[in-house]
Amino acid sequence: MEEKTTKTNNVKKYQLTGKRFGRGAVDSGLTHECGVFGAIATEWPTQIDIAQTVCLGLVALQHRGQESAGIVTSEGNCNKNFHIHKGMGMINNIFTDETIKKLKGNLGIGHTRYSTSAASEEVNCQPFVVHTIHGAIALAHNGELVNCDSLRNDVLGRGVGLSTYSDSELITQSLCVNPPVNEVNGPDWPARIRHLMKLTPLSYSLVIMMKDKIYGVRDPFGNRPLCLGRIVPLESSTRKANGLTNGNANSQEADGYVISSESCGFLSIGARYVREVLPGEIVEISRDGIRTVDIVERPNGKDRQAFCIFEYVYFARSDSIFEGQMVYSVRMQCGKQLAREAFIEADIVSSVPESGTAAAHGFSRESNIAFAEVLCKNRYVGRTFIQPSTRLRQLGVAKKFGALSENVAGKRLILIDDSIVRGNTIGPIIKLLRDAGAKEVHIRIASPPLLYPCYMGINIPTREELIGNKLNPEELAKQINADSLAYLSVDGLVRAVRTNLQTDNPKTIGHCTACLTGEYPIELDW
Ligand SMILES: O=P(O)(O)OC[C@H]1O[C@H](OP(=O)(O)OP(=O)(O)O)[C@H](O)[C@@H]1O
Ligand SMILES: NC(=O)CC[C@H](N)C(=O)O
Ligand code: SF4
Ligand SMILES: [Mg+2]
Repeated sequence: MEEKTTKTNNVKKYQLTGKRFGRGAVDSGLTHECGVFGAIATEWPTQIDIAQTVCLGLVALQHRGQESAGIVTSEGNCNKNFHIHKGMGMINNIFTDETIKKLKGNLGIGHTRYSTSAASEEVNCQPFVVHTIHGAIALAHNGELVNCDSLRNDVLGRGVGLSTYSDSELITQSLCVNPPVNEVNGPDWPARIRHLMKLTPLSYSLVIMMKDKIYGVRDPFGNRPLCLGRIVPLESSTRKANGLTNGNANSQEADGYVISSESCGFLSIGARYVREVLPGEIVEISRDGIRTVDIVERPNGKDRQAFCIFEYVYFARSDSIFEGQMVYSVRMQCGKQLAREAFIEADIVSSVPESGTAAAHGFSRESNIAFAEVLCKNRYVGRTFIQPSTRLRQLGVAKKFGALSENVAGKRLILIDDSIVRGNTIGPIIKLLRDAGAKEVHIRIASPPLLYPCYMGINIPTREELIGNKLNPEELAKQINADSLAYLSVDGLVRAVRTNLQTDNPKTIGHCTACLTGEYPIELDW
């Protein structure tokens, strides 16, 4: 596809990227995104093991990407002293005690990847590191650039060679070759970041490490999450645990600061949640603290943010906090809303573990039908699985789940899952439950049907592969042998997400629902 950015009636349209080089073969579900993490100590040399902290931070983000990972650290004094370790696979297999020991530093960033714009290969592992005349930079990215190809042509047109098809390498190089207006080639990195954000509005959450500081950047729509934390001094966290201090939540005491895609890992590394990075915000995190450098506006006068609603539905870990609310609580609200929209008489409410469970509890509370577990999940089988034949694929679900037959036999049950994508998971589960003696199985889905592709970092199958485009709820129920099937409405999902949302400016509240409605956050040229 020929890439260009067009302007009609002063509205800039972004020509979509035609080819995608990543995206492995997956048979069920949505494939995820990436996790970014950064940490910096306040006292140098630090007693905090920065590499270990980043590694634990990444382990907490493992659900966001399982293909490869990397950590880059800096001792803070010398540009040449970046220590790098990257590899393919899961974090615990890539980082051993020995590799962690070599990653000396007072600050560091890390990445765990699910590929979107370039193949799942070692060369595309992040963070990317480049050395410039203004020092080294390391960059980790969650998201996908909607106008990747036009930006690529721009960078290549300046005589810069790119070594991969990764949009994250492209961001890194684009920062290096695009000095801000009125500056020939200076070291003003915030101005370069601002400039990049004007060139590309979606989608990225970035952590960018320089010799002695880290920049956190969230795209102007806030499409992907990013938040900040404070590493609590060991003494006060121990004293608090022992009840010796009231642990003043407003205390600014910090042994360091962290930045992360999600807050779920903060407590386990001795950090406390501070706040989200705002849409369009550039934050500078140094040993002196966290400082807002700038907030870049959304293009074309758009007043609404476009935070990915599927972070709430499925991607994020339930103990993470977005927009002032815990993901688990939002999932419960979705279940409650679903009970209001699609109640049916039954003996028990249950869930497809793990991500359907919070919604099932919400459904149970709202409907006054008792919750009971009916499926036991094999924890050694991953979120998605690839099998070479249809028979093995179908058995894949059986491999992943077992039926708790004593809870199921003779019962009319309502089974909640968070989403249906290709429709491969739910049918075999119903068969499993019927084989275990279920009398009736009513499927309730805590999100609307997926109908459109995502261009912002999530691997949603093509329109033809999405079961929601092929079968209506009645037809799907018949195909999977359910007694009934109903989805949560788009309005119901949005209402559930916004029930307890906290904001200083209600006028800017907004969520991307493009894969459900076809309404993308910006004007796209197809
Ligand atoms: O309609 P399908 O294409 O089969 O996909 C839908 C399923 O995929 C996801 O689960 P997944 O197994 O990926 O992860 P989970 O164990 O975290 O729920 C999602 O929670 C649904 O259960
Ligand atoms: N899932 C993501 O956020 C991927 C980041 C980047 N587009 C890559 O492919 O590496
Ligand atoms: S299209 Fe769907 S998955 Fe993609 S960012 Fe929007 S809500 Fe999220
Ligand atoms: Mg699931």
